[in-house]
Amino acid sequence: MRRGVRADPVTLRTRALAATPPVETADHRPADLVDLAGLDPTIRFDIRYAGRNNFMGLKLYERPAAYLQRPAAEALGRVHRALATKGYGLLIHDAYRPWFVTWMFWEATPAESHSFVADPAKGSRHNRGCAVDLTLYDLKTGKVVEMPGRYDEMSARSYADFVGGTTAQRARRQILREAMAAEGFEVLPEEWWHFDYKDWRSYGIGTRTFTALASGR
Ligand SMILES: C[C@@H](N)C(=O)N[C@H](C)C(=O)O
Ligand SMILES: [Zn+2]
Repeated sequence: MRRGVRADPVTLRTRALAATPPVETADHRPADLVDLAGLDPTIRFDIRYAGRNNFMGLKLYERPAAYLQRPAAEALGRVHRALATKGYGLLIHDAYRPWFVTWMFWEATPAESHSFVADPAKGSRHNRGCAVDLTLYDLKTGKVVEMPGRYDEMSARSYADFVGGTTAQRARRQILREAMAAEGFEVLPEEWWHFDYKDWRSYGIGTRTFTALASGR
């Protein structure tokens, strides 16, 4: 969904970058973020937050990249290979997300839609490199499949158990959900496209930008 924030984007970003992530006391594994582009050449990407075609209407990432912690990335590769036997491939919209972007989402989203964005006071599982937003494409046609709702649509159509839509749309949503669950990814009840990897508690909230990740910082 393309919308656009009401706040001034430059001010919003400046405030987000100046904000402080929550302090965490638990011990975490060191981050080991893997670029998903290297996983399998047939995984496709449409990284919406690296352009303006997203619910904020803003370019939030410096480059169209997707990273996950290594065990989650390897599990996602297995999901993709399993789906190929059913005629589908994965198309990824988002994975690791720096914390300041979660702060911007929360600030710009009206309170009545806050169930569709993570509270920065807790951090998103995307910030931990353990959540992925994705859908399916048809291996024969190359086309992205229709699901019961659109990516980042803030409505009941996004609910993982929404009973509307067509039988074929619900069946494809179920194929995605089952393939992901088989490798340790749990669907978010509010969003059919969002999956949390089982070990997300083992990783801390990340603040690294995509520029820093590219240069190994
Ligand atoms: C904003 C949406 N794509 C998303 O990822 N929502 C969840 C709740 C999150 O922000 O972690
Ligand atoms: Zn998500």
